[in-house]
Amino acid sequence: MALSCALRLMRLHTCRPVSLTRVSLSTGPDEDCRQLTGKNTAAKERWMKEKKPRQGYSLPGLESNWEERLASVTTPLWKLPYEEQLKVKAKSQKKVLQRLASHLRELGTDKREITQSPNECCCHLCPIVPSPVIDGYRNKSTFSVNRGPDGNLKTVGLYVGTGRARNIVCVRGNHLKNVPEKHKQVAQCYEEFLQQSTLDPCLLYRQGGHWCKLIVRTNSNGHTMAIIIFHPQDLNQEELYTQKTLLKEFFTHGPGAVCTLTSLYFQERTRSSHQQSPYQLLYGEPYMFEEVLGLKFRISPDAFFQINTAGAEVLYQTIRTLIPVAEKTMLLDVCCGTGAIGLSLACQAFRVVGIEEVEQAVEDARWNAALNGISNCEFHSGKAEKVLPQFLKSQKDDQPLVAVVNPSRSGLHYRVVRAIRNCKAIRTLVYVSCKPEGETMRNFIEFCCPPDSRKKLEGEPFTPVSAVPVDMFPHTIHCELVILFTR
Ligand SMILES: C[S@@+](CC[C@H](N)C(=O)[O-])C[C@H]1O[C@@H](n2cnc3c(N)ncnc32)[C@H](O)[C@@H]1O
Repeated sequence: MALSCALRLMRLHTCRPVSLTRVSLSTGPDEDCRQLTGKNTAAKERWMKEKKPRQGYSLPGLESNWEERLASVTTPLWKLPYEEQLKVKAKSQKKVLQRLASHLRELGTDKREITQSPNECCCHLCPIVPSPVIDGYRNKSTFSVNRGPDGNLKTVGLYVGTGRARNIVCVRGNHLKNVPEKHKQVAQCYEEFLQQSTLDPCLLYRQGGHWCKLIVRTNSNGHTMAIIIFHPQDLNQEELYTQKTLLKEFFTHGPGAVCTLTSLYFQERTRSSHQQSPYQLLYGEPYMFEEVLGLKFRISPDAFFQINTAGAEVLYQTIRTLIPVAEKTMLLDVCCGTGAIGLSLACQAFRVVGIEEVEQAVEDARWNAALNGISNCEFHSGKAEKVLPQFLKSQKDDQPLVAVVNPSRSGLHYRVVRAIRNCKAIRTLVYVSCKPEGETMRNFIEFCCPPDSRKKLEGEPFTPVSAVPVDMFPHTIHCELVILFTR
């Protein structure tokens, strides 16, 4: 049915021009949207089976509709002028602070008159700080390989739909405003490589196939690192070697050479973490280098770095302005990545202690301290929930401490919250979050609630003092929120 429909449309298209609107009304990109965004999973699956176009047939208007859908999933604000985007984000950050105020009122910890009204925020909300770069700001993009809108199983792009609903379509990201041209070029070349490859893509690990994700990282000098994630399945070492050689050949002397990659990595992903599946350098420089606030940073392929480099400068400056300067202050940088926050604040602290679970990132952080001639920073590797309580136990109570925490979206482990809360020397806490809901909101509440011996939250509660939203992700709904708490 889908095929005959496609052929009918193709015939129409070749006889006389067909407007995209007409096509979308008759075959249904709009209808597709309605069906796929509905709650009926069975209907969605049926739709996927019936309407999935066969490989080689491309419906006029279909591609652009999928692109539109991808843009609305990944960059839902892309049609708004940037000023309007900022208003949307400022409003949503205000809601976060209103919600926190409401929780604090319920807990009876907020005694100030100002937060007695339901629309008041828990603290002063500063104007949102815009990103210095609005388009193509990402320094890292992750592309998947899966069935495209035209049925091509080796499409390199981003997902529309979900694995759970089994309605994934992989759409090329060439139109996405936040992705730089270089990343798009590498994705396009990788797709060309896959078309030539005799091996299948890996759509689901258990179903076999090999070619999986592509990660592209770039720096401000235009250096480009590509990381190919590959499932070996049951290939032997010789066969693996052949694939790595083909890949290297393609990107050094073949059509992929146009990407002028600075480095090419390959990961045989049998398990999820880097420790178990190391990144293998196929050629080029092992690290990326970046400069932020006049400091140089070495970045390993699997180390975190803020995805908007110019935005990171603004973020770190914001944190710097919130932190009281005192010569004797020791600064804790919890979830420090390559050490960027701690190193950028080292000049205003007596000592900086960073904690990070990714070993390579910790090595980078140590290296970065030396690279920048900074000698008052130390970095500890391990999970913060394990390392921080032990470290704080070893400290004297009269040493003033400032903690900056910048965890992943899932927030801080409760042991980290408890350790900070129960350490009397920590009077200032800066929480940096790109997802200040869910677990992060729970963290805020646990920092500010009255002492609770049942939860072992015994120290004096913190109070939010001021908050600054920093837009690091134009066109998306996300935003970093920096909150200063004191007690
Ligand atoms: C949002 S990034 C922030 C990195 C750094 N502050 C920066 O600005 O570049 C979060 C970091 O927390 C690390 N992380 C996640 N869970 C952790 C844990 N339980 N213990 C220590 N580090 C963790 C991640 O590896 C990542 O480097």
